[in-house]
Amino acid sequence: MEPIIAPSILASDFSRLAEEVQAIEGAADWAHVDVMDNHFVPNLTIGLPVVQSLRKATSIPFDVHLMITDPQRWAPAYAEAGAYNVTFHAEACEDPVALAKTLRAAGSKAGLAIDRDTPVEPYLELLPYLDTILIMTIKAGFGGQAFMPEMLDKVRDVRRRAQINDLEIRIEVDGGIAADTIEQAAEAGADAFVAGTAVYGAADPAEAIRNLRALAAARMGGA
Ligand SMILES: O=C(CO)[C@@H](O)[C@H](O)COP(=O)(O)O
Repeated sequence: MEPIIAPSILASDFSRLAEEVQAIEGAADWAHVDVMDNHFVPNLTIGLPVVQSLRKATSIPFDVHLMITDPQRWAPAYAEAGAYNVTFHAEACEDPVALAKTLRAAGSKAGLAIDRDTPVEPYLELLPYLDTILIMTIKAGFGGQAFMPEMLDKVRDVRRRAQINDLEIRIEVDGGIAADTIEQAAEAGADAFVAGTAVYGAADPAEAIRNLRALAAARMGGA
């Protein structure tokens, strides 16, 4: 499996959002879109109208990460807006399987996010219903935080279960992913990598993406 590199537009210049997303087209696999509601997390970013507008400005697949309460109410609209993958938080959702089915019926992939303080074990049995599982390697809410290597045990647990049950699922890591952390995440079993600061804070975002991809690819499969 090839690595997926998904730059988080949270670290981009919001006054030039369309150009910032277009700048990673061709180099990145997905654009990671962080939706925060100042309720599930103490930060407020962008919502559905922005995603709908942005969808018209680029062809890159959108990897929408909903850090919101009540994802049952809002998530399907992101799928209908053309998101490739819609990820909602385990901590915010009463029936993840039902929402995953709804998202797939609405035309997107379905992802489940596990925040820093949430164990992954109770969710391993849900893997067959998911296309992606996003393991937070920080506490959700803000970019630019330090990577937490202790979160990689969750990645190892998911990778093990996916291998045992022969499941096709992308294991995504998010938070502090950069040239000095991506290799350990790849070795643990991650195969999709969200990087905000490391891409948009770089002088050449496309080159930063190529570097991250090469580092991850060299270590994937080593779990
Ligand atoms: O979901 C989040 C923050 O909650 C992330 O997507 C961050 O945006 C990643 O930023 P960096 O840690 O890569 O700067």
